Amino acid sequence: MTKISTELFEIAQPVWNLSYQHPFITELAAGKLPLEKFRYYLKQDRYYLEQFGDLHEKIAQLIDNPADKEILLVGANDMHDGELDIRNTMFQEIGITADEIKSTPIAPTAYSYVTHMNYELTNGTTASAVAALLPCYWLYSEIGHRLINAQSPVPIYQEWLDSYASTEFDGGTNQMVQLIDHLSEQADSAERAQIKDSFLKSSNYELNFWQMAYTMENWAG
Ligand SMILES: Cc1ncc(C[n+]2csc(CCO)c2C)c(N)n1
Repeated sequence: MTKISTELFEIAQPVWNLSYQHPFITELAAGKLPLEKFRYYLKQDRYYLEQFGDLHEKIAQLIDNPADKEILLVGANDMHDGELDIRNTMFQEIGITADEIKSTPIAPTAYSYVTHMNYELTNGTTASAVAALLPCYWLYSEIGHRLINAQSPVPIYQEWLDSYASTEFDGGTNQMVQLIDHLSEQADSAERAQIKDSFLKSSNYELNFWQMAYTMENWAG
């Protein structure tokens, strides 16, 4: 049977292409993205990253195989020491304070994306829960590679781009890809469909996340 990661990569291409072309990304690379949209993104992303790290730990508890479990636990750790550390530096650079983070409501799309990941954790299978996490790694890795020579004229935008084009980051993505293949080895066709659905939903939420930041989305009331 075809590896599930091969199928996931294929089915995601149309929606991933929309992310590559999204004005949030193209303007960020060109240095034309208004800083207030980037600030908005960072604040919403902080909430997402915290939840994302916790989800690794919760999914790890469902896994018996020590090597597979370890991938998720290392992922959770790297997130806390890596991604969130970089963010703390960025917050200082552009003056996002702890108070500002605390008083920022979670926007609808960030909320829906995290809700989807939690839904897969409680109602799906271990593999479909991991599939919900995977586009985060894989799409950002693809974006990083596409923009490796971009050299955004805005230093903080370049800093953001650099963090996703590193070989270290590729290692984490590859591990997660291997994990989903391993967890899906015994999956029947119904479970494979569920995994694809979970992965595609997260891929759509990744696209919506750029749009959320670009339009500075808010609740109506
Ligand atoms: C909405 C959203 N999606 C993906 C990432 C990227 N990302 C977040 S955690 C992680 C794993 C390794 O650090 C990666 C790649 C993001 N920042 N925000």
